[in-house]
Amino acid sequence: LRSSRKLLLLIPGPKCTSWIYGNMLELLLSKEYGEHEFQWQETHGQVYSIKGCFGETRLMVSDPATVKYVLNTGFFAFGPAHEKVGNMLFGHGNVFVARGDHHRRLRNMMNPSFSSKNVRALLPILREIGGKLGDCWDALASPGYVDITRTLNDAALDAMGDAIFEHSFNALAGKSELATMHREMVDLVSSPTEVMQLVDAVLAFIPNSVFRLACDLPIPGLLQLIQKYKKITDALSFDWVAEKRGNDGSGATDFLSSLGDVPDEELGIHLRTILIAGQETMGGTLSWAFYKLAQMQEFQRELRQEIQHERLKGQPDYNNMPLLNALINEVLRMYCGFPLSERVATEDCILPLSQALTTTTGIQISEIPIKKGQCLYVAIAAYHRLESIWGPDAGEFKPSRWLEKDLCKGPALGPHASLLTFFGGPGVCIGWRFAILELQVFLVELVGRFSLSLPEDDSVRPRLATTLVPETSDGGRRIPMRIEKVVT
Ligand code: HEM
Repeated sequence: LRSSRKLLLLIPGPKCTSWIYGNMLELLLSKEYGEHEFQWQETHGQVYSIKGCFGETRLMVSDPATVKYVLNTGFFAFGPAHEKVGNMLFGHGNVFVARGDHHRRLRNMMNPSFSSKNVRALLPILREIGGKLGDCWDALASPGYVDITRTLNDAALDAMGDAIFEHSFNALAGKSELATMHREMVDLVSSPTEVMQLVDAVLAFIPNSVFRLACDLPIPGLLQLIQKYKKITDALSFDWVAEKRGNDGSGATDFLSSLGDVPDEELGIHLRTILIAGQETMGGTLSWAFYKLAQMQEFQRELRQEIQHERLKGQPDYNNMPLLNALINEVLRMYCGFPLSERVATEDCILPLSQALTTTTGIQISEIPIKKGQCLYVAIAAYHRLESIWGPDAGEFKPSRWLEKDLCKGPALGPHASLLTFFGGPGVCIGWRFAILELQVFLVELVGRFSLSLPEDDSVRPRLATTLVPETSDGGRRIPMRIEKVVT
């Protein structure tokens, strides 16, 4: 067991049926996210091995001690393929891909804009967007079934525009070229296919210089769309700077002034990173919250009563609404925007385990030495289904668990409710407070105004397309729902 590579081969895991794809198709392309993965975790435990493309051994990790180590030691980063795609999409120097001192410097600049005080100050803006979203639903409300996901993605974009960039995208009003491009681009980048898995595996071996040159070629399709998107967002960031310089924009919540040291030509990179990181995850999480409410009619009625009761007192005090927050926490637990996160070791290290693991040769080990370059997945969604942490009903969607006095939950790995949804450590989601406030505001606004129900033949399932997206049985990215105005 002296060689860590040999030891990895002895760590139990699911059977591999294809040398080319390893277990990647079952992990990433299953019709319903987790179909295989959650079963693997039940069979093999909190740390097990799977095969990547071309026979590579990877680790799946949901052991809290191991996860904590991966999040906090600084020995892990995105792998070369993710790094290339991140740089292609956002631009070089983005906070997602940055590491070490560069990452720390960027976060130190950006974090204050997302502090609890500054996010609270954005409440009136979020309420206004929530109101506009409600007006859109007014127009959609009908006895038939309509897709709600598009309006929620647009509202997420408008919320970020108005609150963070002080710029109206007007996506809800259907007037945003950016929203349309965003949709096209995200659809293209995140359409999961077998070929994409191979491209991902091969990408790691393409030198950065060659990849950079290729990205500038006028290749129709995705590359051209990304180039156009970059042009639009760069132009937007220049307008933004010019506008701010005209008024002395130095307010504490002003995201631009927090980037004071960043050269103007790099601002587009941060604008794109925040927009892309914040919109898809947010639109998806909102969609799942409304979907689950439409499924749980009784809970929906109770939540509406809580909202009406709170409104009698004036503006709702969102943190004092147990059903609202129980729903949000349960959605964040069961439908986390990024259900797994890939990391690669940047140096040789030893992974701690909270529970000893038995190798295929019957030897007990309490830690796993790994080599620089070893790939692993932080299995976020699977962690949220561990019975040892969340109790015997861990696999059930059950908001009421958050109302129990003795709620089962594990160590505080992430920033909110012991969940890993927003990741943790130095790379923790920058927008987590903003995300929770937006969920609270939009849910209160819309559940107060509309009742929601699903068709009898509802076939929506969670599917991985970079983020967790809803998909119907015909492959459509939508949630058909009946929206009816509530008579008060
Ligand atoms: C419910 C909604 C959201 C979820 C589930 C979510 C989840 C996450 C996760 C899991 C990560 C870490 C990804 C990784 O390193 O593998 C992350 C990072 C990030 N998120 Fe979020 N996010 C949400 C909303 C937002 C919003 C609203 C914003 C911006 C306003 C945002 C901005 C970012 C940024 C900039 C990072 C990169 C942080 C870094 O690497 O230092 N997110 N998010």
